[in-house]
Amino acid sequence: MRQSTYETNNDLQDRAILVSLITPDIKRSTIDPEHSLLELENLAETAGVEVLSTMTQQKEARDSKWFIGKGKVEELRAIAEELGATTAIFDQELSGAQVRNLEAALDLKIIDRTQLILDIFAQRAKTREGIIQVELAQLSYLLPRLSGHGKNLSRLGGGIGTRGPGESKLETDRRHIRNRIHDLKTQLDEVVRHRTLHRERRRKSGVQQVALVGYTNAGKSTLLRELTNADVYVENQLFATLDPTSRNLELPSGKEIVLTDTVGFIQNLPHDLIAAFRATLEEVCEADLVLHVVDSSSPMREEQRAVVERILGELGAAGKPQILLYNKIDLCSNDGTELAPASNENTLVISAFSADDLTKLRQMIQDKMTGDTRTFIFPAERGDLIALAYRTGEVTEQEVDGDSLRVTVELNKQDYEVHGYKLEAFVESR
Ligand SMILES: Nc1nc2c(ncn2[C@@H]2O[C@H](COP(=O)(O)OP(=O)(O)OP(=O)(O)O)[C@@H](O)[C@H]2O)c(=O)[nH]1
Ligand SMILES: [Mg+2]
Repeated sequence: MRQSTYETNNDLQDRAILVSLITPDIKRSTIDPEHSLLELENLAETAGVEVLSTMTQQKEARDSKWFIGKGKVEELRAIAEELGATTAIFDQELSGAQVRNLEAALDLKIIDRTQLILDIFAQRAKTREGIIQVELAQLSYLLPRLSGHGKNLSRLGGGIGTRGPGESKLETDRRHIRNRIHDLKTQLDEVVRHRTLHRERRRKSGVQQVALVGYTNAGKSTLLRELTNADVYVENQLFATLDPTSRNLELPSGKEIVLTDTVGFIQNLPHDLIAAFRATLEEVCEADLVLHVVDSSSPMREEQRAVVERILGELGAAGKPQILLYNKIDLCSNDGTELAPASNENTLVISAFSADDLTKLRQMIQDKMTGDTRTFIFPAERGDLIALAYRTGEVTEQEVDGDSLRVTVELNKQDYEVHGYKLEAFVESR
């Protein structure tokens, strides 16, 4: 109910100043702090916040009490008063004590990047699974920050940071929250069990799985829609998709595979969120092939690619066969500076809106999924080699041809390397 009030009543819209602290260790992390702040602005707007101004401070280290320097707190207060801000949003994660100190000193609502992302997820979650996962992440974030937390939690009104677990729930003690977390985990286990069963059934049916992954807003859902005519939500905003959506995709050979769209990644994705969304993200680990979608037109393109690679690694999906898709190439200028690397055997430069590019993509998926095939012709007496041929991959055809036997195998590359040389003489010449 609050959500709709929030959307229609301007009084409740957060008017925010964005704050970023740049310390040497923050500078060394994957994403350039300036890009990160632009992204924070984008996140804030996605959450429905009006951004009034941004502010950065270069400093040797974080201040344990205020996060930013005391002088900067004063400056922030003056700007907030002048502009009529209601909220300050920090690009880095704050401790519970820092939030309380800043709130008391500034009389502003204090939100950090993690809370903002959690809030967007809470706005987006629609399915039971999504809702459970988001609440779990929010409570896990909250629990260690709870002691003495007064104002922030009991605050009436709407806007970011107040959505999700209702206030009555938040005002109860830690034990209550721990019980709730336990409850949610049990519910989630049930969802995970269903999902696993469903996936096993799909796998038993022999249908191969392909997963679309990538930074948020890279164009994953657009590709799912364009490739399969799926009716999915596509929006020029961050985290448009939360729940995995799967559709059948027909390859040029006529073979059908299942293509799955997944939640987008972002730098500093809150740890609690990754933990909570593990069930959803496991779709990626189960896939036979991963399509990593990159927004070629983003100034953060390579940083975003690195963030996604790292998260894939954390999920245990780094070694999967992968196609790197430099999408939105139509938005890149031709002066060369913005151009993505050229296509090669694992990389395709595309626009999701180009029919030709989609044809190339379907072909590349097919090539990656099927691998090479070989047809062997064995004389009847070479039963030993026929058995060996069966060990080089999956036999797709077998027929008797006079005195000989023709065997067609979809090769498993490693196995072929082991046995291939003995069989080479029997490969059908074309
Ligand atoms: N010009 C252009 N725009 C694109 C292309 N692909 C996607 N877009 C646009 O990019 C925006 C984001 O697309 P989505 O498909 O929602 O992106 P996503 O990766 O699913 O994003 P999340 O679900 O938020 O993680 C939309 O406005 C799309 O229309 C492309 O090849 N060219
Ligand atoms: Mg999407």
